[in-house]
Amino acid sequence: MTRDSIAVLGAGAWGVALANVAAQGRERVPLWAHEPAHAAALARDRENKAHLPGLPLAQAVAPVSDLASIDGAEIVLAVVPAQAMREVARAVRPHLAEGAAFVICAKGIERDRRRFMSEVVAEELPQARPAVLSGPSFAADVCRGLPTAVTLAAADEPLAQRLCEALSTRTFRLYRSTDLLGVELGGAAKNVFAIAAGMASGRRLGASAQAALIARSFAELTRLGRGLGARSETMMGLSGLGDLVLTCGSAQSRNFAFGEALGRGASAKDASGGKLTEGAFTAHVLVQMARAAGIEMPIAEAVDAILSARLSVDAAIEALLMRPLKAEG
Ligand SMILES: NC(=O)C1=CN([C@@H]2O[C@H](COP(=O)(O)OP(=O)(O)OC[C@H]3O[C@@H](n4cnc5c(N)ncnc54)[C@H](O)[C@@H]3O)[C@@H](O)[C@H]2O)C=CC1
Ligand SMILES: O=C(CO)COP(=O)(O)O
Repeated sequence: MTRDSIAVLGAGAWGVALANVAAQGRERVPLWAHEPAHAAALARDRENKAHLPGLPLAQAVAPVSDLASIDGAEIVLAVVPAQAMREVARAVRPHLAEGAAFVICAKGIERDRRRFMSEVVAEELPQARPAVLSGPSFAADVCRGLPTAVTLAAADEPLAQRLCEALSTRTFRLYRSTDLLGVELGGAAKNVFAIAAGMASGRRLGASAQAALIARSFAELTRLGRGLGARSETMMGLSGLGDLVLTCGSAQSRNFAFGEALGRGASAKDASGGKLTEGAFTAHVLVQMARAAGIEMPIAEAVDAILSARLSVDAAIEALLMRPLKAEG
């Protein structure tokens, strides 16, 4: 049986990890980098020295910088930063085959137009069949072949199943879902909550506070999910609770590490250390969406207020502690 052809857009840490997964059982997997120099360096070094040092590209992975290289791909994995998704989708439009699956692997919400990634893709790529891949998965773990499980959502269940089969390996397991919105919401929101968890760690608030933050973040996520029409099983699954626990509990997470640096007193400008911290772009739009839906998200609000310099970390912690006592839920 011939396997679906796969191309990957975005040659950062996650793009490389997913290209390596896709390379298993395939002869060639184009990996598109938007800068020709980056594609050339990947082809020369056979690794992404900046983001995944010491973790080689699989043999079948072919770094490219022209989008024509993805012509004819049956499955395209979109692994660029969320704020670049529209620009990339637009550029891909002439190259994407009718009916090709376009799998969103970025975790974020478009800041300027307040759109979920699936909405961006629906607007820019009418010929695509959109899907979302999200869940607890550090690129380095996946590259090392450590066991990982994520969710793959597509509105059309047979498509979701086909994508799970096309991408699963012995150590990378995919569970299917038809709740696209729920899956992308979990991935986007957990980055914001991970910043809060990192701040608590940076301020040395203790393990009890850390656990309370994760539980209350989950309450915010499920409230928003319910309000926007996501399924509760999705919130409790890999792309919701699973990714929240991973990202809020590990300094391996860039969002957590960013929050930790803020908690220790670094400025928002310096705290990321030049790394991609999707939560910093998503915090404000997430809060706007929640407000528009009449949903309270005090932890996300606090992160947004700190990032937009309306509150200090200490003032935000104080405000969270002083909230009126209420029923759990
Ligand atoms: N690193 C990880 O473990 C995971 C990352 N993700 C998500 O994957 C997405 C990408 O993250 P990473 O690969 O980790 O980031 P990264 O920082 O390692 O790489 C991002 C890549 O995007 C490229 N890029 C930047 N601006 C671009 C533009 N305008 N057009 C096209 N490409 C552009 C950069 O050159 C870089 O190669 C994010 O949304 C992230 O949340 C999801 C799961 C795991
Ligand atoms: O999405 C991730 C793990 O599931 C990666 O998290 P960070 O972007 O915070 O590193």
